[in-house]
Amino acid sequence: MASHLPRRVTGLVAATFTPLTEEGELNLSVIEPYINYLGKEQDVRNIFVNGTTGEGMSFSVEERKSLAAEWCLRAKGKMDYVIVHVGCLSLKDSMELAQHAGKVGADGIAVVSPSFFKPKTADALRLYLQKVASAAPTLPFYYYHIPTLTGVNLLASDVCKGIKKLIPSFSGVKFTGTDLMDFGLCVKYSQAEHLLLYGIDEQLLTSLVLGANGAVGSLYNYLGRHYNKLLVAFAEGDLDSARACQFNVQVFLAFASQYGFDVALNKQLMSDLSGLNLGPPRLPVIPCPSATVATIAEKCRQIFLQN
Ligand SMILES: CC(=O)N[C@@H]([C@@H](O)[C@H](O)[C@H](O)CO)[C@@H](O)CC(=O)C(=O)O
Repeated sequence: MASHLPRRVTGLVAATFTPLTEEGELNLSVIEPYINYLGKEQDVRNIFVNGTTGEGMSFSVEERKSLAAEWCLRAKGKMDYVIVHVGCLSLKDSMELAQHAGKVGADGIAVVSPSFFKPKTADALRLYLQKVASAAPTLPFYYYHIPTLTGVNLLASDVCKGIKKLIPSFSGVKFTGTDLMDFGLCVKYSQAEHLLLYGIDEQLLTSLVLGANGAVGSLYNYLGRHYNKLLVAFAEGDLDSARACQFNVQVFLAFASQYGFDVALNKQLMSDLSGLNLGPPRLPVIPCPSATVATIAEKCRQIFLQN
């Protein structure tokens, strides 16, 4: 039987922001220029949509479908890989979104654990993930581990145990956690069968040492070129340069954190730095004062335009 291996995503994956109008409605017209910006200005060719950065959980199923369809349509021929996040509190909603993602041409889907009624065991979470994956059985499936936001503190390495038998389309983990022992075990047990995409941008270098295959994050929206230098330096064994790149991000985030760096500030920063009008965040997230955004954007330019 001819084997049909799905394409693999590697390198940087921008976790996209969701463009909104000033009234808080979807602004789909920004998606095409956004994709052009990522490719041309940041040299980033993979996207992760409707995730944390994209405030996916704050949108209705219909809105998420419109977003997924538009991102996939506009990404055609311009992006190498589109992962659509389809996690919801309702299993049925997630299944509907998974099926829809397949229809509109996503390259993969990712799912967070439900976070109101939480799975108590890795078994329970695996069964949940299996159900969602079964709605789009041919689409590469990624488990999205983000314990600080879901409050689900199951080890990703436990969730991944035996998962391929349950979910034949299982392709990897998007690991947004600081437990590097858990991350290391995910890498070890995957035996290079599935991918480990790391999600804490300020610690990317550490994850590369442990074997990360790629990175999904918000900072790759506006610091893609900088992070590409880090990836190249690491691949060439130039650890001094790779560290210098990572330290610059840490200095920048330490500065931004004093002002309460969150998805609102991050989104507004992206608008300032890219010239795209991404609009406000959706409630309950509150916009950040524009003077604060300008201060942080200025710091960002100072650090990264000089290095
Ligand atoms: C909690 C959170 O938003 N984490 C971001 C990071 O990119 C984060 O913004 C960055 O590391 C700065 O702290 C990503 O992991 C989230 C992400 O990939 C997503 O949008 O789903």
